[in-house]
Amino acid sequence: MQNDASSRQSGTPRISITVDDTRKVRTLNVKAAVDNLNFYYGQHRALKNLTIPIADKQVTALIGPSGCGKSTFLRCFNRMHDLQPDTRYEGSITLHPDNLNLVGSGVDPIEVRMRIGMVFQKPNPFPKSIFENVAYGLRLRGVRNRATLGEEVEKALRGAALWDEVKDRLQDSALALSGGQMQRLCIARALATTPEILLFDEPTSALDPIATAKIEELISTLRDQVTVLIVTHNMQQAARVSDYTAFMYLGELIEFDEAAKIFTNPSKKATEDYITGRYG
Ligand SMILES: Nc1ncnc2c1ncn2[C@@H]1O[C@H](COP(=O)(O)OP(=O)(O)OP(=O)(O)O)[C@@H](O)[C@H]1O
Repeated sequence: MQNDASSRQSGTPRISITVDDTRKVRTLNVKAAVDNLNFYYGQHRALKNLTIPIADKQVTALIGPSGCGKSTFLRCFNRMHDLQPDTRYEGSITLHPDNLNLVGSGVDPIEVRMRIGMVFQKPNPFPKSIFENVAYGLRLRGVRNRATLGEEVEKALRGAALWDEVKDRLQDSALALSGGQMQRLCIARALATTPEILLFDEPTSALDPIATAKIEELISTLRDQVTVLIVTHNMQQAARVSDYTAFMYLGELIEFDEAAKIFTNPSKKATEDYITGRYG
């Protein structure tokens, strides 16, 4: 990969990536530019000089063997690591168009979490009603008007492809939903506050194949409204849902490219070995 000059005409920089000389240069609209990112748990350097453009309103998948740093990388975007003592970021993740360095020392992690949503491996709805789960973030932001809350909750539930299944029981406990429905509720909860980036950390690993297919379909449609970053161990899933894929190994970025290229003709042998199941 080679990052060329970026222009700031529209506020969102465009970066050209060239993978090899035989291929056309493609231009990405960059939502977040990761530049020389290092991350330390105490003395342990878990991420090493990562430089990756995260394309606006596209799905980027992070793949690589266990322990390579995928979750650590994802958690930098919403400053989850700040909850753990003795951790440290170096480098930058610049959020566009307003050039905010998400890992900058002067940046409030709470503000970052307002702008970058996250969906975890295991669905974790609050022990509240379906409605209140989705309304939660809106209330935190000061939305009090009942009609507005109702409209926004419906919009988020529709956006998460859950509305038709729950519209007649919005006051029921979220804990009574199936695992797949709970996960879509968590996606609705994240969408309600219109995040700029939505992070998914192995969102289907606790789900059955039917629920998994629904979430994958949903992630594919989400790119119309939000930039998506997903960690997955499932190569078929990464190939199905992502536009761009980054392969990591031992905290380093080995290869980044369009998903179609990574899964059909990767440039690095290590990538090929991993996606064909030869290790990991
Ligand atoms: N909370 C933590 N404290 C200290 N070290 C950690 C912590 N979380 C992860 N690590 C270490 O950082 C490295 C990267 O771990 P990480 O969980 O990011 O990898 P991963 O690629 O997401 O793995 P997996 O696919 O198994 O979830 C590993 O060496 C791991 O032991």
